[in-house]
Amino acid sequence: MATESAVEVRAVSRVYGSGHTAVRALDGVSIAFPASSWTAVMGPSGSGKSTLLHCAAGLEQVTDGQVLVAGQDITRAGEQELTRLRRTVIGFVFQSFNLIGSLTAEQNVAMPLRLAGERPSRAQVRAVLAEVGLADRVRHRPRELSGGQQQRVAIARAMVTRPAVLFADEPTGALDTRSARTVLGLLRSMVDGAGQTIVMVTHDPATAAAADRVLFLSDGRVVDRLDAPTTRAVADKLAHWEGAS
Ligand SMILES: Nc1ncnc2c1ncn2[C@@H]1O[C@H](COP(=O)(O)OP(=O)(O)OP(=O)(O)O)[C@@H](O)[C@H]1O
Repeated sequence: MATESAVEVRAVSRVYGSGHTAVRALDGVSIAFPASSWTAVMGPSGSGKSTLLHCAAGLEQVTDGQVLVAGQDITRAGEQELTRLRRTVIGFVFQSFNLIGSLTAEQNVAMPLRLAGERPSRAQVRAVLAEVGLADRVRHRPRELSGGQQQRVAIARAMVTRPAVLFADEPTGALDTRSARTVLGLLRSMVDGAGQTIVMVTHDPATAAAADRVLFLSDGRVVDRLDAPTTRAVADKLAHWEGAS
């Protein structure tokens, strides 16, 4: 039986600006992200990684091509439908956390459900914070938490809606090795345990090696891929493509 793709990017191009200052950040990219898989996206600075993530997540419009999320063409979806998808099917974790400073950890985690019009119970929210190892920090505000703890709150916030697809931009970028390992373990359990799909941008070969496969971008195109990656193999490929760019 064919595995259904959680996200499919079809011949997507994204051009910024126009005329002689135009930048083709993505140049006809086609890739499918299978359900229950974890993909790392790598490549030199400016190769289009963030643009790909943003286009696949419906945060940015494509210039050409289609993006299907859970079978639905989001390039044709209206703003209302996109908002609904972002609150239900899609989750985000960014390096800068984007937590609301005046809210406690549990209030931050409850936010996506509240925005979707739900009234989550305290027990429901606390259970997710317990999953990320923060049962004893539910009432803390972001400034009272370490960087790693804040990142785990951000992950709990992304987990609370049980999104089919999680988009993560450098999710471990600001973390020490130990916190990074914890966060990668949480992401792995989302894929293996809950069947979620992760698309993650990273510059770090060890982080990419935690994924099921790695895509390499160069000049807005997918130029290579690595299945069952190891840190060493990722570092070698990266050196090759960074040298080539
Ligand atoms: N809003 C924008 N306006 C104009 N050009 C942009 C814009 N966003 C990105 N670009 C350009 O598009 C190209 C791809 O950018 P993108 O941020 O996707 O690269 P990246 O691979 O994520 O880079 P990095 O590793 O440095 O974060 C770059 O040349 C960048 O300058």
